[in-house]
Amino acid sequence: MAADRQLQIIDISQKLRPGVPVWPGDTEFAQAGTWQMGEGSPVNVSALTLSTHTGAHADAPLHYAEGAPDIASVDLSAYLGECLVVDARGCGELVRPEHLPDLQGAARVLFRTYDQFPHEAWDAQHSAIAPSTIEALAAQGVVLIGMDGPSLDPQDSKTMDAHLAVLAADMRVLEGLVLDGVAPGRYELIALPLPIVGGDASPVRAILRELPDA
Ligand SMILES: Nc1ccccc1C(=O)C[C@H](N)C(=O)O
Ligand SMILES: [Zn+2]
Ligand SMILES: [Zn+2]
Repeated sequence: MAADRQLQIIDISQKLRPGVPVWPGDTEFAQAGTWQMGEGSPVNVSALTLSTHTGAHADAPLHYAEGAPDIASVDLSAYLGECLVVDARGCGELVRPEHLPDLQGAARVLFRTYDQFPHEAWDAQHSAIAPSTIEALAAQGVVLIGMDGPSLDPQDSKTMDAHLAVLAADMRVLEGLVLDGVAPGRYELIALPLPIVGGDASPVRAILRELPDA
């Protein structure tokens, strides 16, 4: 019986720290001490201020549809399981259906659009996903779409067509992933949102784990 070798874990999350790039005008990340050890307290405790869309995060349907489920209500199964990482670098402004490879039946698809993730600066020109691509994914049974960009839609979108295509297909969304150096292929995705009641999104600790040898 071969020893169970440790399956490689790839952390695809942004570090949450002051200055982490956020959507223009959105809440900046901040962390403040509430109690400090040595000042009459036996422990250190701090408080966080951050946008629900900070770093690697999961949008709730509530983000793009009034009255739709919040992030505490979504079923967790979409955020846990086999996924396909697709190299979508060089696709231009929109990842289109013609850019899709054979999905090999994957239920979760993550798009890499950056050569190098912009950890220190907001990228207003980030790639987005064409609504027709989302419709093509849904037609193939995809339940979750993820990407390294900060939004499925272009920054200047006022109609949020990609998010509305996700709503129509009831797909789940991950944005702000860090896919630098992740080879295209199949992995196990683990990226569970926090149960924030009323939340329009939640930061996630997103990881990929190599699949055991078939
Ligand atoms: N923080 C925001 C505030 C307003 C509008 C968009 C954002 C975004 O961060 C984009 C978002 N992640 C999205 O799901 O499109
Ligand atoms: Zn978002
Ligand atoms: Zn979004």
